[in-house]
Amino acid sequence: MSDAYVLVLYYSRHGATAEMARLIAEGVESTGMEARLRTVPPVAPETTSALPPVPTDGAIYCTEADLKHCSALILGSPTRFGNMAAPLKYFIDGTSSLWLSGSLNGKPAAVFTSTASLHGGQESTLLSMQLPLLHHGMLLVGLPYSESALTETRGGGTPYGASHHAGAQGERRLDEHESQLCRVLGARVGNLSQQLAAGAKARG
Ligand SMILES: Cc1cc2nc3c(=O)[nH]c(=O)nc-3n(C[C@H](O)[C@H](O)[C@H](O)COP(=O)(O)O)c2cc1C
Repeated sequence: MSDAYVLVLYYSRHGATAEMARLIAEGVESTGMEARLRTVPPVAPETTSALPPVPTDGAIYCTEADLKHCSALILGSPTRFGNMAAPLKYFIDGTSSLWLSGSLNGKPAAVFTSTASLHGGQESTLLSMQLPLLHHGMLLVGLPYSESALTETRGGGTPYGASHHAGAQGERRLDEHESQLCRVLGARVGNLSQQLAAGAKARG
């Protein structure tokens, strides 16, 4: 039995990005890989009270070990002013030791986001999340136009990663195309992770 897993790491305030993470995890697991869902705590300008070490619901907080030992990483954030949310950036800014050790170098990675407005910065947020992953030496995985959902979508979905148009009040649920592209992204990362592992094993 393999202990290999794909880490699906996200921040979500109102649940849309969390829902994408669950669909992406389904896609990963459709390939036979384990998907581990993890989140990061919010950040505050001033700490007034300690957070519980485990969130009251949803995914548990990501540890450095979760990140260090993953076979691949899929990173998700709501769009905040066309960029990733501060809690995720704060977590990533704490990964210098993994950068120094090269722990993520050569591992597949992909990104996803949710926005309130249709043209409110999905692509820029996805690209902003890819930058630190490239610094870590990760191998970026996107979505190909052979997926018909990419051209048929009336909501989210980009070649840079999965995305969702949630609406001004978060009223818009993930539609069929957006959901399909989440699952495909997870499956592409799951398959590539296994192919890389098989290649490494064959080379001894
Ligand atoms: C501070 C802040 C900035 C935001 N900036 C944008 C933005 O630039 N473009 C956009 O479309 N939505 C923006 N939003 C809306 C969120 O991206 C959107 O509601 C998202 O679906 C929330 O995801 P969640 O349900 O996972 O928290 C912003 C929200 C907040 C709180």
